[in-house]
Amino acid sequence: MTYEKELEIALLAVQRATILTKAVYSSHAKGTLSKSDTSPVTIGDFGAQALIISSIKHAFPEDEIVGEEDADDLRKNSSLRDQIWELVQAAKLEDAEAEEKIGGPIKSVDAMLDAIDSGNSQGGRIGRIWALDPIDGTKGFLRGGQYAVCLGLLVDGVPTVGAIGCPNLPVDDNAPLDPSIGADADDKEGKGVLFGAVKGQGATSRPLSKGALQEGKKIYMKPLDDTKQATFCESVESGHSSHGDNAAIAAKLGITKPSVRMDSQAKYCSIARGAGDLYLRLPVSKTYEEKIWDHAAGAVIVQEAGGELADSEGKPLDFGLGRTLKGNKGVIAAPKGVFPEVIKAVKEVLAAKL
Ligand SMILES: Nc1ncnc2c1ncn2[C@@H]1O[C@H](COP(=O)(O)O)[C@@H](OP(=O)(O)O)[C@H]1O
Ligand SMILES: [Mg+2]
Ligand SMILES: [Mg+2]
Ligand SMILES: [Mg+2]
Repeated sequence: MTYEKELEIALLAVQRATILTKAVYSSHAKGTLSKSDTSPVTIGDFGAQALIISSIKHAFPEDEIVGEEDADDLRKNSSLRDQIWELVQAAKLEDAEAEEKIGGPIKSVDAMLDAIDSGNSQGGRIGRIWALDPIDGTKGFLRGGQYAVCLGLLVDGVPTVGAIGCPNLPVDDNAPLDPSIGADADDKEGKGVLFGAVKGQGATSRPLSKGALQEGKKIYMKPLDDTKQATFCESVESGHSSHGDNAAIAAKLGITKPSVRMDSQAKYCSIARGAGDLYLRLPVSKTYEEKIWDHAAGAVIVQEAGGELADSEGKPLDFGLGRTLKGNKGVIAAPKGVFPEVIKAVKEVLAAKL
């Protein structure tokens, strides 16, 4: 099958990175820095980016990578760098063959910094470009909520392969999506899911393990003929997605259930396996450009599970314009059957604000 190796490497790379993020999650010292846009980044984000880029570079040395983080701060801060180096060395897959497929351990501190900085592609319309979010939902990660390790492959600007690790989601695809899920810090037994998809080949989930990949199970969005019954997912952070606009859209669709707020692309994964139905991300700011790494992997997984995505004007998402979705505003995702109705409600709510 096409992209079989890409999917396997992406899943293994994400799986190894979650060994590191889980170690950081359960420790008290998360080594948080504030970036130039005042958003947080932790030793978990840097370490996961190093491990995943080193995996991609081993298997596909010619490919470009758009990664969220860079190593500038670490080149200046040796204590943070040493902490990350220790974590990176400790994060190994328990299955030797699997670990070998993603290149084994990173060789040196310099190689680690170089790997982090290799996520500097400017993106674009042509060729193979990976979009990497080493920890999506960093604020959730720090708060003890949901977070996700996300890796997508764009081929000529089209999301084609997606892998997402969600250490704090329940393994059971049928577990009910109650509102408390966004605040559940317990990443113990029964938690941890690895989602994967290849364009045209469907989407799967499997338990996140520390060794060889477990067998994947096909996942599907819930067939929804009546939007009144829908559960919708939105960001915890009201600065990332307008809770007011999302609520107005839900009301227009006749939805009475409260929204499920959770951080990260765990929202995409949850609707893709039918635990929730709709994803609403109405823009808060007129100038913010959504980042491709926040959506690329989730987009393939949702599409392959039977969903459709667009922005708040109903335009398809364009991943070929660089590091951001600069041609789009906000993101909406829903099962194909109700998608036109959802987009109509979104447009009506936005038009009423003008
Ligand atoms: N003003 C804004 N509007 C929309 N998204 C924003 C934003 N500011 C930051 N973000 C993005 O929102 C992501 C988290 O999404 P969510 O709210 O769905 O959990 C962040 O990813 P990181 O946590 O990887 O930095 C960040 O890239
Ligand atoms: Mg993100
Ligand atoms: Mg991130
Ligand atoms: Mg970030």
